Amino acid sequence: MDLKNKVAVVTGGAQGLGRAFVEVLLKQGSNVAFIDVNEPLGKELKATLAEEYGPGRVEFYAADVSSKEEFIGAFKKIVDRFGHIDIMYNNAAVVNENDWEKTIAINMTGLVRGTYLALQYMKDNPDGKGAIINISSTAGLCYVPTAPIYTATKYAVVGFSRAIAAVAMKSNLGLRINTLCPGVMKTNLLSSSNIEDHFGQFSQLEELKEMVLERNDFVKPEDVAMASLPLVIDESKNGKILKIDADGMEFISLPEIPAM
Ligand SMILES: NC(=O)C1=CN([C@@H]2O[C@H](COP(=O)(O)OP(=O)(O)OC[C@H]3O[C@@H](n4cnc5c(N)ncnc54)[C@H](O)[C@@H]3O)[C@@H](O)[C@H]2O)C=CC1
Ligand SMILES: CCCCC/C=C\C=C\C(=O)C/C=C\C/C=C\CCCC(=O)O
Repeated sequence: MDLKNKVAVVTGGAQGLGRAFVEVLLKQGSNVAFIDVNEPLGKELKATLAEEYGPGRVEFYAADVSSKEEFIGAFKKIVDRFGHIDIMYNNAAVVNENDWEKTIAINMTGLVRGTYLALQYMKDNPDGKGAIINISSTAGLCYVPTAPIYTATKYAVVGFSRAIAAVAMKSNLGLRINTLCPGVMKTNLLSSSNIEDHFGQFSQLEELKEMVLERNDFVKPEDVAMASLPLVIDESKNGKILKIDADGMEFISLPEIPAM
């Protein structure tokens, strides 16, 4: 898929990795609609990017992906504005072990809804194409010892994305779903969250976070965003899991059901 003049949607696009996706897609010639619950930051970024890339190429929509009404409403506005959707990055997530139901609602339910909404609109695309990138983490292949719920949601992203990719292929939908598993990045998610909210009943293990920070084996959001592009462009890629961390990039193989 050529990225020029395509329409891309990014959730959690106001900062961190989401912002890097927004910027890399704009640089490649796509038009981008980003959704975020942080309205002031979203508006500020939209103004900055509209100045750099042109006012018609980027839009911001304030919405909480854990709210069915808000997420559907944002999608409708995006399709009204751009006509259709070619690319979807389901990126918004939080680490909150205290309010763990909210973590599941954002990281899992929000990602499932984002995937289903994108499929619903993409299946009517005249070129019959569409690419969805679901953001998991190396925590969705290993684990974050202090964050079992966050870890569970990131495993869920891997399993859901593999299964839905198989369904899309078997239904000859022409739509592709791949998973990206980044390693640790120095973003708001890692650095600035309230420690008790972040780790809930495991907050006494704060030193583990310090150990991760001291290891200094971070990957940059811009590099992760660049690395994600082949999953969109290369039409042979469906149901893949791409890990990118400080050691480099690797497609991960997980067991398959033999008869499938
Ligand atoms: N930072 C890290 O070390 C890693 C992050 N990831 C994943 O990368 C993705 C992005 O994370 P970061 O950029 O690090 O986080 P971040 O905290 O810097 O940015 C996340 C963005 O999502 C938005 N957001 C949060 N809840 C939302 C909701 N309910 N509705 C709409 N927007 C919402 C936030 O306002 C924020 O702008 C997440 O899926 C995360 O799990 C994966 C591996 C490592
Ligand atoms: C141990 C606490 C680290 C802080 C975790 C907070 C957010 C992490 C978000 C991620 O998606 C992290 C990605 C990868 C795993 C992080 C740490 C693993 C630590 C164990 C190890 O060394 O492998």
